[in-house]
Amino acid sequence: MKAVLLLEDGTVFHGRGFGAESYRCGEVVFNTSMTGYQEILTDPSYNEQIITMTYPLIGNYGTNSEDFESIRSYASGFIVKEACDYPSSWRNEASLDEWLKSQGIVGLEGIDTRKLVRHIRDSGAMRGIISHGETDAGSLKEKLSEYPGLVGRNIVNSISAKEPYHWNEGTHDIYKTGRKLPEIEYKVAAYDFGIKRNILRLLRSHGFSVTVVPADMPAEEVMKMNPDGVFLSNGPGDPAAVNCGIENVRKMLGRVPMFGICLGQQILALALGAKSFKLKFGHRGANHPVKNLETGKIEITTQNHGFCIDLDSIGDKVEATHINLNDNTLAGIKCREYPAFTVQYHPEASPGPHDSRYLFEDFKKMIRQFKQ
Ligand SMILES: NC(=O)CC[C@H](N)C(=O)O
Repeated sequence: MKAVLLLEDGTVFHGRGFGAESYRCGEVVFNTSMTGYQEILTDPSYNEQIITMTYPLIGNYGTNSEDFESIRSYASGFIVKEACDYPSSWRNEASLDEWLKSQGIVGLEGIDTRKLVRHIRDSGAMRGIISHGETDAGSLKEKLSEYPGLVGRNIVNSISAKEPYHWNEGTHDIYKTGRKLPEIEYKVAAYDFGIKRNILRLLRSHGFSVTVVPADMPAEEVMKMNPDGVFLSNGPGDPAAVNCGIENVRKMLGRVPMFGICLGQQILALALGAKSFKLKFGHRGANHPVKNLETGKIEITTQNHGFCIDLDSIGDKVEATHINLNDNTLAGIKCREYPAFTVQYHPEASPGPHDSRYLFEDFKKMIRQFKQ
């Protein structure tokens, strides 16, 4: 059946529909990963975003019930050049098309994805509507005009855990070797702003006992749990709109070691008085180079963000520890006065390289030092 993508500037892409027969509005973004589509689709940071994959063939190893980064997909749509109908993998349980249907996500294939990506790169990120079934431009335009976009809106609280819960799984053991989890060394409370499961798996696999807490849990309640460290998660939307998260982090500065990823970095920096801004078209993929300014080493990283912290707005409260080599934006910071550090990229990968996993060890070292 026909499907269409209509952008807010009036550009239209006609193609074939797959996945759910429906329509949804969102911000149109692109991801340069060659694989890992199921993890990307279930990363809650893509809430209200229509994801375009730059790699031309997607779906070739199917989907399964293990590679979920959260309970379900929060994406608004999925666009590929060609969706593979005959997946081949011993782990495959459902084709991409079947899986998208089960998740209620609209797919669009057979469009010139290079043209779309170049358009977004030139003109900047924009709102769009993806529709599988109805393709009448007039009615889609009207629906899109009602969509407010991401800026200034908190879209974290609606997808965060409602109650605290305990997490006790380590990283994937896909060959079922019965690998043992390490002994618990420290207890962390992990704020769920839209947390990816591989962060939880890696925390547990590094010897942390993990309690996930709702995005709006007051700082005092978290401190009462007496954690050895607090983790600030990734998450969707405009960081400047996550007011209670920013407020809570401000209250915990200096009282407990903190480590944050992506939205977690933005929230920490905002709590310190910095300013965030929207990138022209964001960074999304599993092949983005970052320089560690402390060691001089280059890490190939997974990224997924549309906002960034303005380095000049932080003053001397923090030190820049990492820099993005594609556009020299801020990729990591460390507080000078408090035990807290964050990165703008994704050391948990899933999908992506493992170059930056040392940051989970660094979190442990920071806690150890704080206790001495
Ligand atoms: N992955 C994330 O945590 C994304 C953070 C934020 N929503 C951004 O787009 O910049």
